[in-house]
Amino acid sequence: TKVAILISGTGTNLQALIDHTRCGLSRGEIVLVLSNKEGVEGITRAEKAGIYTKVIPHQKFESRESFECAVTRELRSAGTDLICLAGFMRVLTGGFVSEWSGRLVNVHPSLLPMFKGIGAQRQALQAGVTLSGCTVHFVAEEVDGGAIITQESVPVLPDDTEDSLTQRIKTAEHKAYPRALEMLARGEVVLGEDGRCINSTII
Ligand SMILES: Nc1nc2ccc(CNc3ccc(C(=O)NCCCC(=O)O)cc3)cc2c(=O)[nH]1
Ligand SMILES: N[C@@H]1O[C@H](COP(=O)(O)O)[C@@H](O)[C@H]1O
Repeated sequence: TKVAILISGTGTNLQALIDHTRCGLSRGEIVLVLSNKEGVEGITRAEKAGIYTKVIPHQKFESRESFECAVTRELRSAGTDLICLAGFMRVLTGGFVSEWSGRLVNVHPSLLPMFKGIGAQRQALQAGVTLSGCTVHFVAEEVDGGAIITQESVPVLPDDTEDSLTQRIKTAEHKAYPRALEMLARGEVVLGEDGRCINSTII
C-alpha cells in the first residue's frame, strides 16, 4: 500500500509511521510527504529518511479547491493508495473528501466523539475528565466526525498541563497510527457505504 502523509508541522506522527513502515513487516510504503507549510521539521524528517517531499503553500492559491487540485496532482503522480493526515491543519472540502473517501484518515488527540476541533487537550482538561487519548478515524466532510478506526486511551493526571497531556497523548498516537495503517493496508477495516467503519477482524 502506497501511503502519502500530509503534514503542517513537527511530524512526530510522521516519524512514528516512517519507523514503523521500515521495520520490515509493514504492508505500507511511504511514497510521499506533503506539507502546506515551508520549513517545518516534518519535511526534514522525511528528507533524512530519503522520502520524496513536496511543499504546496496553501496561501499561494486563490481558493481551497485550487490548492486541493495541486495536492491531488501530487498524490496521483506518487501512486497514492492511502492518505494519512498527521498534524495537517487545513480543513478539506467535500470534493476532496469524497474523491479520496475510504482512503483518507486522520489522527485526533482525543477519544472522539468527545472534544472535536482545535484544542482537544485543553477541552479535556477544562472538562475535568480523568481519561483521554487519541482516535484514528476516516476523514468525513464533518471535521472530526468520520468513522472511528482505532483508539488508544491515556490517564489525565491532576497536575497535568496542556503540554504534559499533549505529550502523553502523542505517545499513544505513535502506537495507534501504525496499528491503524496496518489494519487499513491489510483490508481489515473498510469504510462502509453508510459511512460506518466495517471491521472484518471480528467476522
Ligand atoms: N473535511 C475534513 N477536513 C479535515 C482536515 C483536517 C483534519 C485534521 N484536523 C483538523 C481539525 C480542525 C482544523 C481547523 O478547524 N483548523 C482551523 C481552520 C483552518 C482552515 O481554515 O482550514 C484543522 C485540522 C480533519 C478533517 C476532517 O475531519 N474533515
Ligand atoms: N492532529 C494532531 O496534530 C498533532 C500533530 O503532531 P505531530 O505529528 O506533528 O508531532 C497530533 O497531536 C495530532 O493528534
